[in-house]
This record gives sequence, C-alpha cells and structure tokens, in this order.
Amino acid sequence: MAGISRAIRACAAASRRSLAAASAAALPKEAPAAGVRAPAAATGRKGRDREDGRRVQWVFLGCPGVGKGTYASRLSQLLDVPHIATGDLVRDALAAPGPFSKQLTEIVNHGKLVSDEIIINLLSRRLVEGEEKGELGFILDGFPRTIRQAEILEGVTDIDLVINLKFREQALLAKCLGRRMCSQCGGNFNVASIDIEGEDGGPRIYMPPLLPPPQCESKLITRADDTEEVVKERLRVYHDLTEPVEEFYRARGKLLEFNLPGGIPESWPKLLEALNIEGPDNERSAAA
Ligand SMILES: Nc1ncnc2c1ncn2[C@@H]1O[C@H](COP(=O)(O)OP(=O)(O)O)[C@@H](O)[C@H]1O
Repeated sequence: MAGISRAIRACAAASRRSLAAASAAALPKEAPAAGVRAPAAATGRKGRDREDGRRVQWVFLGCPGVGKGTYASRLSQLLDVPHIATGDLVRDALAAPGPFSKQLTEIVNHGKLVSDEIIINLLSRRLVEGEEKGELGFILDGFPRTIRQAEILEGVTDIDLVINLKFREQALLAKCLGRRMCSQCGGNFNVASIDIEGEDGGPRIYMPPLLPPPQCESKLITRADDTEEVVKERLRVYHDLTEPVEEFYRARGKLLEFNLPGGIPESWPKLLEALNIEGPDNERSAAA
C-alpha cells in the first residue's frame, strides 16, 4: 500500500537523519475544518471501502492502563488490519540479549520514553515486514507519544482517525497493577476489582477481575514496569508529553473522544457504535 510504503521510507529516513531535520521535512499538512471526520473508513465491517484498496489507518491514544491494547486488538481482528503496539516492539527488543536491550530496559523500567530515533526505527522495521506480507492498513497503539512523533507520522502518511480512550483516572493505577499475562499462551488478564462511585451524577463503575483459566494460573507474569512507582511515572510522562498529541489531532479534526463507560461488556458495543462499525452477530454475546 502506497501510504504504508511512503511511511516506511520516510520513517526509515527519519531514523537516519537528525530528527530536527526529519520534523522539518515532515511538516504537518494543512488542518482540515474542525470536527471529527465521520469514520467513513469503518462503515464497511472489514474497512475495505476505500477505492485505493487500503484499509483503516487508525491511532489509539490514552493513558497507561486505559485499555488501548484490548480495544485496538479487538478492532484489528474485526477490520482485518494488524494491531501494532510499539510497547510490544520495545518489549521484544529488550528480550533479545545484548547492550541495546540493557539500555532499553533501563529506560522502560523507569517509566521513561525511549528516544524518537529508537522507536521510529523499531516501527519502520515492523511496517516493512508488514508491507512484505501484504498488510493493507494498521491500528497503531502507543505511537505517536510525542508531538515530534505525531508530526513525523502526519507528514508521511494519512491517519484517518485517532481514538482517544478516557477512563476515570483513579482506576488507571489499579488497572495497571492488576495486569497479568500468561507466559505460555500470551493471554491477558486482570486481577484488580474496580468499584468507583459515580461522580457528578455519572454512573458507578464496577469492573470485576478478569481471571485466568486454571491452566494459566501458575504461569502468570507481571510486566516489570507495572509497579506503583513506575506506573505513576508513566502517567506523569503521559500528561506531560503525550496529552499535547491529543490537541495536535483535535486541531486537525481527527480526534474521536471516547469515554469508556466501564469494562469490556459495556464499552465494546458502545465503541463499535461510536465508530459506526457493525460487529458480527456473536460479538455482543462474546463481550458480555
Ligand atoms: N512511541 C513511543 N515512544 C517512546 N517510547 C515508547 C513508545 N511506545 C512505547 N514506548 C516505551 O515502551 C514502554 C511500554 O509501552 P506501552 O506498552 O505502550 O505502555 P503503556 O501501558 O504505558 O501504554 C513505554 O513506557 C516506553 O518506555
């Protein structure tokens, strides 16, 4: 797909050039009229309704623990595009032995962002692999996370829609601390029980734990950066460096704000509705 290959070339070039030069070369395009563009790319359930044959190119924004991975992954299956999480790319890179992974671990385990050069390098490599496999779109999760990353992305490819997930701040820390993954099957679970009183006439939010099946119980692992101190730092970094990215896309009429009303059973059908996507018949019961 032309959009992706342009992005790859430019991202790869950006990782070689100084980022200042890359940002200058990738100056943002004219802002379209204010207001979120109707997510027309999503109206066909498989997102195949564009004339050029490409599928959706979406971005998920939102604080750590909000559920970007959960919803991005579900949508990617529904729309038949890859879910590309830069956090996963970073974790894969730090799992490989060597000095590079040591350097990355030091950054990630302190809740800091890795450099734009490193992340663009990892992302462009992933996009090249995808292009070789014939991928026709993407849902990005965890990128862009700085204004500079957003400017580079905006300068090299067309992002159709940016979904900004919001959840009650007081629950985010508990959600991160409760995350568990099965080291064998890769399944994601959460042992936290969230119960928050309604605010300003809003409903009470109750999210029961999402417990693993018995065969996964003894294999659960916790991310090294999901400790209280590090999650608080990641939330601070999000507010300082990533929140301005919301405004960047709002000004370009691409930001769709979505307040999660609760856990997956309540939120998933509402998100599909907001995106004008028709889920498969069994989707609602699967989410319930
Ligand atoms: N776009 C990015 N820019 C810089 N660092 C990133 C980016 N994406 C991921 N990382 C690094 O990987 C870590 C884990 O990312 P992620 O899984 O997306 O975390 P979160 O749960 O906080 O959203 C981040 O704390 C950061 O160190």
